[in-house]
Amino acid sequence: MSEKPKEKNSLALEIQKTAAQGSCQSQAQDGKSQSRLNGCVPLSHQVAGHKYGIDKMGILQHPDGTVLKQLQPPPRGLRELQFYTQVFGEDCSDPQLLALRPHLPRFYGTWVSPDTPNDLYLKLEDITRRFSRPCIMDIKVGRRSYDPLASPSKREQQIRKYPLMEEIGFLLLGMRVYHPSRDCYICHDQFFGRSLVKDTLARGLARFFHDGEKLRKQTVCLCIRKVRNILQWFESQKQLHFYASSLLFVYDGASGVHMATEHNNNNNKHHQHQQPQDLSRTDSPAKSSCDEEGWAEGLPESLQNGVQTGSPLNLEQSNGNGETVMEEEGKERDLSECFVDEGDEGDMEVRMIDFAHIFPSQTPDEGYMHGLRNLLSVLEKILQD
Ligand SMILES: Nc1ncnc2c1ncn2[C@@H]1O[C@H](COP(=O)(O)OP(=O)(O)OP(=O)(O)O)[C@@H](O)[C@H]1O
Ligand SMILES: O=P(O)(O)O[C@@H]1[C@H](O)[C@H](O)[C@@H](OP(=O)(O)O)[C@H](OP(=O)(O)O)[C@H]1O
Repeated sequence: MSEKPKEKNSLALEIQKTAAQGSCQSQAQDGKSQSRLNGCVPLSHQVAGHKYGIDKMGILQHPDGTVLKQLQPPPRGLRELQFYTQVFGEDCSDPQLLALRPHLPRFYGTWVSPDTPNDLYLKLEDITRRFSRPCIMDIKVGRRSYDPLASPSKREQQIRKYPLMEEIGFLLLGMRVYHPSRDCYICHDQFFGRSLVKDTLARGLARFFHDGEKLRKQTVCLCIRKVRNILQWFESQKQLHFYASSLLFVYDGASGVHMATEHNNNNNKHHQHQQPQDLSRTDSPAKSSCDEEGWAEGLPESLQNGVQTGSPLNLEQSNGNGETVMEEEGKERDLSECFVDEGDEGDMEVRMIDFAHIFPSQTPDEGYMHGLRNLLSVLEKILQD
């Protein structure tokens, strides 16, 4: 059975039409589409997934600061709704599900636009909301990005996208990183993620933690700590398997930087003239995302590779010593240099999102845990390099 939407979404069409009017009309059209959407706007800081104006559906931002994720066609949307309802239900007493809550965006029920009452949305906490210059990364986790009911063609499609998924257990879907010295965001899309192989994963992911001049080591440490907490939850449960689900990583790129402007990150508290450049073009790994020459100058040599040469980050042959992150799976390194104060915990968010392919089970989710352990190895490698 095909899971593809059969009809174009009307809100998406509205925005597509708006975009087609051209930039000189954009303000008036913005006003029109915003009132049509009851003040909701397409999520400005989305780094992956279905997007309004591009796909048939996408994610919106409500004026109250929550995000609205349109229910996908059955059975995906219903699965996701059921999952959130189960975990955040008032009557939920399952200790494992209660323990899962802090790792998810808070769920505020469903939302329906008065203009399109047939379209149902999940109303969710915006994980990026409290950050001034949110650096965001989406990583799909698990050895399989298709579920047990997927058709042969869906399986094939997913495997073809990233054949290394089975071995590596995760895939970078997109990121944007704030560079204070240039007051701009560097963005990488899913094609960058797909270009990464075992030997280049650490280098590729390190970009998320680099401020253009140095590695944000403390942020890497926090990230490791939070991913470990999620792994602990998975080690404690056998009732659910997660396919094609993601981890969303967010920290503040402005942290420790004097910002002359009011803190804001989204369309709703908009001070256009004060916003940094959001260079959110989709880029192949052959190009840097900042379009001006020499943007990578501040990066250490290990991070510049693959950017300056114009070649993808496929450096599999470059490491002749045979050491790969995969060999280190399972070992928990001593991160004594990785000191994280209790008070620093809030400086970063790592949350699980995208639950369209959740399945009941009676065994541990080995595929997801394999991905988390490898991800931890890569993060630890970033710290040590
Ligand atoms: N709760 C949230 N807070 C902030 N941003 C979010 C949230 N949920 C989703 N996003 C943004 O939207 C993107 C896509 O989210 P999600 O994976 O749920 O959508 P999707 O359309 O189901 O994706 P896919 O096409 O991969 O199935 C994320 O990468 C993130 O940038
Ligand atoms: O990354 P891309 O190239 O945009 O590809 C999409 C991605 O793999 C999504 O995870 C998938 O949704 P599911 O995980 O829910 O299957 C979607 O399937 P779809 O096209 O059937 O929506 C793909 O198109």
